Amino acid sequence: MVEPANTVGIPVNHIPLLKDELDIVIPTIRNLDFLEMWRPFLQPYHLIIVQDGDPSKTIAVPEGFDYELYNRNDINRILGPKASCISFKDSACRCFGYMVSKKKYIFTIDDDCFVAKDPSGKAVNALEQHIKNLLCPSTPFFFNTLYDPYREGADFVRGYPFSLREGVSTAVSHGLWLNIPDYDAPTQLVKPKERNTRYVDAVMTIPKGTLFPMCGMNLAFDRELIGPAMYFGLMGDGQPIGRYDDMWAGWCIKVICDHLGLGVKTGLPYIYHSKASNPFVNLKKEYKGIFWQEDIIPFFQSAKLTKEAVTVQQCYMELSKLVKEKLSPIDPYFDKLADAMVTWIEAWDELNPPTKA
Ligand SMILES: O=c1ccn([C@@H]2O[C@H](COP(=O)(O)OP(=O)(O)O[C@H]3O[C@@H](CO)[C@H](O)[C@H]3O)[C@@H](O)[C@H]2O)c(=O)[nH]1
Ligand SMILES: [Mn+2]
Repeated sequence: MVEPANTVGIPVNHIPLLKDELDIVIPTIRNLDFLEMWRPFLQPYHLIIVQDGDPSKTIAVPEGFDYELYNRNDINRILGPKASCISFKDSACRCFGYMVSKKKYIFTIDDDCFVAKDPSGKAVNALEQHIKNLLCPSTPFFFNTLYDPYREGADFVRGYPFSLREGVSTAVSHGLWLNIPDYDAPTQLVKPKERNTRYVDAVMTIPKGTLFPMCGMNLAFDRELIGPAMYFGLMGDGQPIGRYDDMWAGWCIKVICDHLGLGVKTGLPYIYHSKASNPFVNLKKEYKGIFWQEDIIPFFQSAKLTKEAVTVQQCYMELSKLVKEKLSPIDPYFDKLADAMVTWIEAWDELNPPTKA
């Protein structure tokens, strides 16, 4: 049985790494009491709260947190017609927070994710671990069997090419979850009582050429390296699919990171995921995705970007063209999604004009 950590009495972090270079993005439909538990680790940082659902509802934020909050009216006001690319009534709306941020790094977390305990019983400062992951190089070109070679007490093993030991910049840090694992609806239905109690003390680079199922509930990334590709797609209200927001983004960013020679890591940190969403509701959202992904995955596995694509935006626009060409025959949804990918980049560039050299 795993339990969340008790953070009462832990002093607020007085040396918050990257304090002025990192935003925390939270998609929410409820009051953010969960932040009370995170206060020691997160209070020094700026929050971007993306309020989904009814914009007239007031979201209560605990005292002492510095935040900006955007509801649907704000998204429509800021993006105008381009707001059509931001999902409504789905956690995918969180990507609006990535777009409006002006910081180099993003940490995004769900409001039912709490502080986990490591095997020694110590409260896990998930943000600190994500920052370590992002500031350390990745090794996508050759797998180190002793996992993260840059970690205290580890190194590259015998036979690891010295020409590759410098590693590459890390774009994404994908954290995991104790208690409620991020299972799809069929698995949730078959194993309703299964809880993840296994804390694996490892961080790994996902090898080049390998896709992975990116979960958005405990995720950090370098916004300057990969931000424009972190679009969470068209999900939720009015869409034929849900709960594939983070998966879609994960497949896109991995193809682009592989193309640009950037790293993606998974493993530590863990959070404690407290609430299982309704498996029947999830099944309704997911079922087309479960069917379509048997074609989507081979598409991403074979997606080739040209050597002319040297920026994330250029890569993403090429990917959008490939989606339109190769996935639209599956369902007209992908035609709409391909267009929304273009709208997202246009909106991103509008809000984040390239700085004058
Ligand atoms: O309509 C909505 C519903 C929820 N949210 C906010 O999004 C996150 C996640 O919500 P929740 O914890 O209820 O759902 P999960 O199934 O556990 O979510 C995970 O599964 C994937 C869904 O795509 C994703 O990887 C995780 O988010 C909470 O903060 C809700 O408040 C919302 O904004 N809009
Ligand atoms: Mn959840």
